[in-house]
This record gives sequence, structure tokens and C-alpha cells, in this order.
Amino acid sequence: MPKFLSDTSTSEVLVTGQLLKKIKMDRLQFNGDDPGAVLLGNFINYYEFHPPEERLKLLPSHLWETKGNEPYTCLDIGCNSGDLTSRVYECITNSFASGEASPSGSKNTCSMLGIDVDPVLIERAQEKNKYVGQITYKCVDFMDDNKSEVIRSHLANDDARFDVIFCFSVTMWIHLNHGDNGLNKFLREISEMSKMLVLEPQPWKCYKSAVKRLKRCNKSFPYFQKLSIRENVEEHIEQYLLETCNFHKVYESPDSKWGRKLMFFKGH
Ligand SMILES: C[S@@+](CC[C@H](N)C(=O)[O-])C[C@H]1O[C@@H](n2cnc3c(N)ncnc32)[C@H](O)[C@@H]1O
Repeated sequence: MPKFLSDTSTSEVLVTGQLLKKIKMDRLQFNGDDPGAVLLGNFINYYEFHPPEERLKLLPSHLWETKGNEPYTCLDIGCNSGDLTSRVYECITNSFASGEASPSGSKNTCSMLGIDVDPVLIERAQEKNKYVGQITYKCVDFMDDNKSEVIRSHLANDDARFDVIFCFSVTMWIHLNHGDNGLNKFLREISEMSKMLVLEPQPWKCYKSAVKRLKRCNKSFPYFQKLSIRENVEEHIEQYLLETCNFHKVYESPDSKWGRKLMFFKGH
């Protein structure tokens, strides 16, 4: 059974008590110093510095494939306060309406689940949600072994997979907090759960800046020193999805102004 903890004001939280404590401590210690020095990438004002438009520009409109009139189901892992999630939802539904994505045009609907490990960010996302009924936000640690039940409740049946899983700027945080094995496990799990994956992996230089910021606060990531996947992390992610997860790459965007690209993979 999943653990639903009720010591925060959000209604459903699937994050261990220990991790919740860590998130709260982090906020207390870093507030005032450097709000960017966070362990999990749970920046509180992320979209002031990274407006969703930069990523939206890179999203092609023709890759959202639908079957009949079934809702197109999406999972956004690490949705933060939902700003990018809701804009991606708009892009997908607009491309359905214009007929760019599927021949059946405007009949297709989209159902989106955004999850984040930080309950404060999820609360913000829920407050701002303009698409209640179409977009649902839940506080879930994707690395928690009990997550499947909560995430799967969004799908029509036990065997169903998401049409697409988005992982925008989240792989580095998984890697730094769960190591090489954690990153590989993450990639295996998302590929088992979805027909298509959209990843925006952080290149190695982002790891170095994240480590530097924590160091200034005398903190460190649990796995940084132990990582053997380093400079080649983006290539590793791609190779792992191709060779181990049996996915193939269908699209790669140009770099954004932060030097990150979007990679689209489909399962066989
Ligand atoms: C850098 S932000 C990216 C936000 C958003 N995806 C975007 O690109 O605009 C990374 C997000 O991943 C979340 N996160 C980190 N580890 C996570 C985990 N294990 N499960 C769910 N969310 C996680 C953080 O709380 C944070 O909101």
C-alpha cells in the first residue's frame, strides 16, 4: 500500500517522512542564502528564471499520436509548480484541434498527471491549475518503490501505458541523489510505463554548477563523488534507452539557450 502522509496541507503525498523532513530543512537552511542551492532541484521560483517559452519553442507539434478518440495520457515527472506542464498541455491540445497531430482532429482530448517530490510546489501547481479535470497534480517521489499504484491510477487499466512521459530537467537530480544505478533504474521504469519519452537531460556542466552551489552552504550530494557516468551523461542516457530499454530516437531539438536539448524516444 502506498504511504499517504498527512503532515502537509496537500491532500495526497507519496513521499517518505524522512524525505519530507529533508525538504523542509533544506528550505529553512538555504532560505535567505541561496534559494538555488537545493538538493532535489525543487527551486521555488524556477519559472522566473526559466520561462516555459524557451522549451515550448523546441516542441514539435506532429509527434503526439493518438488512437481513435481515447484521451491522450501524459505524465510529467518533476512538474515543479506546473507552469511548463500547463503550457505543454495547451500545445498538445492545440495541435489536436488544428489536426496537426492526428487526422481525427479536434475530437482528441488530453489527460495529464504532473508529479513532484516537493509538496509546496505541488500545492502551488494545484492552486494555479486552470485545467482542473484535465491536469492533475500529485506529490510523489518517483524513486519511491510504492509510486506505481498512485501513478497507474491515472491510466485506464493495469496494462495501459502513458502515451508520453516528460522528464524536463529532472535526470540530473535523480542521478545526484540516487547514483548511476538510480539513473538507470529511472530510465528502465519510465520506458516500461510509456510509449514515448521526452527527455531534457542536463549536461555535465550543470552538475558542476549544482555541486558548487551546495558546497557554498557546506552541503553535498550523496552520490556525486561515486558517479562513474560523468562528462558523457547525455550520451549514456541515449545509449541506455536505445540498447537496454529498446527505444528508438525519433526527434532531437536544437539546443535551448541553456545548452539543453529535447530528445524524443519511442518504444517498439
Ligand atoms: C529543475 S526542476 C525542473 C522543473 C520542470 N520539469 C521544468 O523543467 O520546468 C526539477 C524538478 O524535479 C523535481 N524532482 C526531483 N527529484 C524528484 C523525484 N524523485 N520525484 C519527483 N520529482 C522530483 C524537483 O522537485 C523539481 O521541481
